Amino acid sequence: MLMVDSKASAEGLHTKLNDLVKLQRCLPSQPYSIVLRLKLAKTYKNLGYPDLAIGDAYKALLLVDEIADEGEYYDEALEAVEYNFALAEAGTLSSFEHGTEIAPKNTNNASGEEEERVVTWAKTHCSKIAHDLLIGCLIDCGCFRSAADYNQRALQAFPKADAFEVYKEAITQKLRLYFNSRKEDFDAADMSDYPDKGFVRRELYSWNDHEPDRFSTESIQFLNDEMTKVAPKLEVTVTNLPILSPHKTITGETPVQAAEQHYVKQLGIFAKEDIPPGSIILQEKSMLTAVSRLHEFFCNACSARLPISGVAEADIVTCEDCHDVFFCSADCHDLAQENYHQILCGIDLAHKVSPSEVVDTLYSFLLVRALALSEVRDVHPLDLKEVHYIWGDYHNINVEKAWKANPDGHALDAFGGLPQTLSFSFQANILTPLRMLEKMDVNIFTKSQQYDTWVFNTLFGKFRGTASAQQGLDGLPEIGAVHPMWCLANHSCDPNVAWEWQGSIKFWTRTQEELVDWKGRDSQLEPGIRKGEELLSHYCDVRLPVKERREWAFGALGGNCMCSRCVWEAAEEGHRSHLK
Ligand SMILES: C[S@@+](CC[C@H](N)C(=O)[O-])C[C@H]1O[C@@H](n2cnc3c(N)ncnc32)[C@H](O)[C@@H]1O
Repeated sequence: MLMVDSKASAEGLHTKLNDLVKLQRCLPSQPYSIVLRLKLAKTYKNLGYPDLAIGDAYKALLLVDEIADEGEYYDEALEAVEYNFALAEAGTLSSFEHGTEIAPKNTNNASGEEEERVVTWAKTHCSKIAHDLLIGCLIDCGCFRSAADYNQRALQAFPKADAFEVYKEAITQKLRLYFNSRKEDFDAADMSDYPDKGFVRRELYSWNDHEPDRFSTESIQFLNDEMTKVAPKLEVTVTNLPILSPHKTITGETPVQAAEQHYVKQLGIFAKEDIPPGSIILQEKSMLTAVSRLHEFFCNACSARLPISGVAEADIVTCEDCHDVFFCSADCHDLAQENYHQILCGIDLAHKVSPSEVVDTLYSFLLVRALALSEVRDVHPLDLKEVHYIWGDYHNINVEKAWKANPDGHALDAFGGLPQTLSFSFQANILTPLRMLEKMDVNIFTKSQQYDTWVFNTLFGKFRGTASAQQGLDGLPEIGAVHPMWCLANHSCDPNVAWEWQGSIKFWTRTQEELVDWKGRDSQLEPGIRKGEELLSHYCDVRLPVKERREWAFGALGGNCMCSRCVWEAAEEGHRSHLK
């Protein structure tokens, strides 16, 4: 067995992380440098972040295209590459590669012949490295359709490069296994049938200095100021929640086992005073919404279905410039114009979405809305008040301890041995956000620190644990939203509140009739919420039996639900099956 020296491993990781940060710091001064992008991609890859590497390898290819096709940023990209080319010719590119050298402004314009040599260097040498990094990392991330597509292009452009033949073989092998496991014929499959998504590390990146201390007095104060606006009788408090088992042991544990749970510090919502049953206690409207299909039937701001009861069709407002989006009220119209629509006005988001892509598209559109909010308000997306305090359900693993590397310092696998729980696709995590930013006239190179792949991934981590979705008639999600206050409510399969989402989200305390009727329930418990008690919402259909409920809520909770009802019912079921 291969022995891994964990101390040396952690030191190697530390050095690589330092190199990464140095390279990231070069971005503001060298936003158009293809070599810097390639170096970043390589460093991310070596750190077990192939997903983040894809973002920079792709940007390197975009910059090569800028040069090859004399695009909008031709002059800037050429100037940057001329400097790198000169260093490469002088054999000193490696000093740049450590990120310590900042490219000086090149004041001497290259002659026509020199320019041609530089352009050829970018189109061949740089493009080949970018393709190599991009394809390898797409394979690591399970994006086989995109990998096969780029590999076909690379084979045409670089027919003598063995690397792309090796990739072709690797992609074919993986796809054969995939199609065989589904009892389908790979040779009969079209490229459009290839799987194109996988999972990557869901992490609070060590260089992310936007994440707040959610438990600090200032954070709790801010959240409570916001909470008071939508729910004056409620407050946000630090609480302990059980760490849930990630294994799907659906039935059989006893209450004793449940008591042996370990706990983790999190936030929750509590009553500031006694609240009788049937009282509306929270009403929240969010601008962080998305519609995946049929956008004309929903309010573009709050996503209420149009027309809604109480709103005459004549009261529906449209954007006076693009006439493409509709609002349920003048209030939603004004909020949209003030917060995000001015930058999205006239941009068509809608495209045909296949059923298998609906969920990812909804998350992508939420991301696009966050990017628009960020541009209009001129704040970093991770500092938006709607997302700043949301916990992204990052793994709680100490990366330095868990990092697994070979004696030569290279990660043991593509992800350094760390778990991968964040859904990733080239389309959703890279192409859609970058293309939408371009449509918003954002320079994706000079603003790449604000709109980097790790920022998108962090936002997705936050959305995937907290966004609510509503299904259309075909059972597929149609609209999605993040309500920053509502999403602080924890789950129970015996909830004390019910909720409804029609534009605004509305919570009310359950009446006796609305309480879930289950056999183990303490008959003394009255409906309503008493001062100091926690508000408990529900993330799944609480009418279902325990096994189905746990399966439904598994993703949102990050494990098997351990609420008192689940524990009691699971023990009952275990007991019953034991007697059979
Ligand atoms: C929508 S957030 C709820 C607010 C969250 N507690 C916070 O601190 O921001 C969902 C997350 O809360 C935690 N959670 C909610 N209900 C829970 C429960 N009944 N048991 C354990 N964890 C729970 C899980 O970690 C879940 O991923």
